[in-house]
Amino acid sequence: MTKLLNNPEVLNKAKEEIDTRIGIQDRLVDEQDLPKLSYLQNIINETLCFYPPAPLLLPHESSKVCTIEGYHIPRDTIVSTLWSDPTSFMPERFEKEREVNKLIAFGLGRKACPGSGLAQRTVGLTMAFEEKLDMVEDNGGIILPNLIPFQAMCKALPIINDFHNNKKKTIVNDIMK
Ligand code: HEM
Repeated sequence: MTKLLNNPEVLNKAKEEIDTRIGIQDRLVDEQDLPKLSYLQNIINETLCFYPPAPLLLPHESSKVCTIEGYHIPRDTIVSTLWSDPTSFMPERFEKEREVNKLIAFGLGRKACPGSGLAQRTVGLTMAFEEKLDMVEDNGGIILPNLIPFQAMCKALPIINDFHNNKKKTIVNDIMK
């Protein structure tokens, strides 16, 4: 969410994708829609690159002093040359074929995260819903926190309000029966 708010062009592109491919004004996004939202998936992948569950993966450090593309790298430095322009938030990088294979946020091989499918769908649905959320970043746990904790208020789409009102009506009707 921090990355989306700081990169409004990415946020707008994601909204546009949901509007054109799903037509969210009429109904809620559901799990079957997620494969159609490739840009949203790229945003999730890009976010996992920026904020990986670092303590879970083994760090790789330079074993001796070296020079990479003109930069002096001291010994014991964590170096990654996997991504081009690594400090820019660019979900578009995952549009390149096989780029997603470089993502190791869920680990690799036999010990890789068995919950990755569930996690990706849950994050995708949460982001696509645009629920009314009052969000404050929790700096506990094992994620990489922002230097300044993130706070934001998301505005719900009219369809979300209609959905809740209808749900409330159904519950009241059920109680009255
Ligand atoms: C964005 C969310 C998640 C991320 C980034 C993540 C990441 C990881 C990573 C990096 C590992 C270690 C892989 C390795 O040792 O190489 C792992 C292991 C594991 N994860 Fe996840 N995970 C997520 C969500 C979940 C969910 C939702 C579940 C369960 C429903 C889950 C269940 C597990 C289990 C059981 C292991 C241990 C696997 C083993 O040791 O054999 N994870 N996860």
